[in-house]
Amino acid sequence: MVQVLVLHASAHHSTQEIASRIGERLRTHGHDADVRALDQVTGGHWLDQCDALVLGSAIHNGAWLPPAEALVRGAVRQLRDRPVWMFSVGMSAALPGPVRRFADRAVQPRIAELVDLVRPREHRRFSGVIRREHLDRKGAVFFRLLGCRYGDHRDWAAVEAWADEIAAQLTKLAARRRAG
Ligand SMILES: Cc1cc2nc3c(=O)[nH]c(=O)nc-3n(C[C@H](O)[C@H](O)[C@H](O)COP(=O)(O)O)c2cc1C
Repeated sequence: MVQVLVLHASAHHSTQEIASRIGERLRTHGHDADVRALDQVTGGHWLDQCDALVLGSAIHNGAWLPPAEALVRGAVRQLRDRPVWMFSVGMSAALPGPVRRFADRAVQPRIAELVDLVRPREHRRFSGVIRREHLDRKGAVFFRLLGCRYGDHRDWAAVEAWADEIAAQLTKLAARRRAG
C-alpha cells in the first residue's frame, strides 16, 4: 500500500470532483489516498505524510490557479524526490472540432513551465465543466465567438483509466519497496 496525497485547486468544483474520483479509484486498488484542496495544506510538513502525489488544478487564462502554482513552485525540490502525477482541467472538449484539435496539441506555456520544473511521471489534461455563470461578459462573448459549448465535458472513463494506470505504477513501487 502506498500513501498518496491527491491535491486539487478548483474554482467551480469540477477539478475537485475529478480529484475525488481519482482518489476513490486509487483506494479500490488498495492504496491509501487522501484527497485534499491545495489550500488545506500549509507549512512544510504536508509532503512528509505521503509517498506519492497527484496534483491537479483548473486552468484559468492559460495557467494553474495561483495558489496551486505558488504551492508547486515553492516545493519543487521536495516534489522531485517523489513520484508525482499532474493533471490540468480546462475546456478543450467545449471547443469546436478544428480549434479543439489545435488546443489538444498545445500545452499552455505557463503550465508547460510548471511541468518542466516538477518533472512528474506524467501530466494529463482533462476537460471540466464550463457554464455561462462562470464567465464575465467579455469571457462569454469570446466563448460564443469561438463557437464553444457550455456543459459538463468530463470524460469519466478517461479519468478512471488514468487513475488505474497510476495505481498500477504505485503497486509496482510498493512491491519494489517490500523487496528492499
Ligand atoms: C475565468 C476562466 C478562465 C478560463 N480559462 C481557461 C483557459 O485558459 N484554458 C482552458 O482550457 N480552460 C479555461 N477555462 C475553463 C476551465 O478551466 C474549466 O471550466 C474547468 O472545468 C474549471 O475547473 P473547476 O470547475 O474545477 O473550476 C476557464 C474558465 C474560467 C471561468
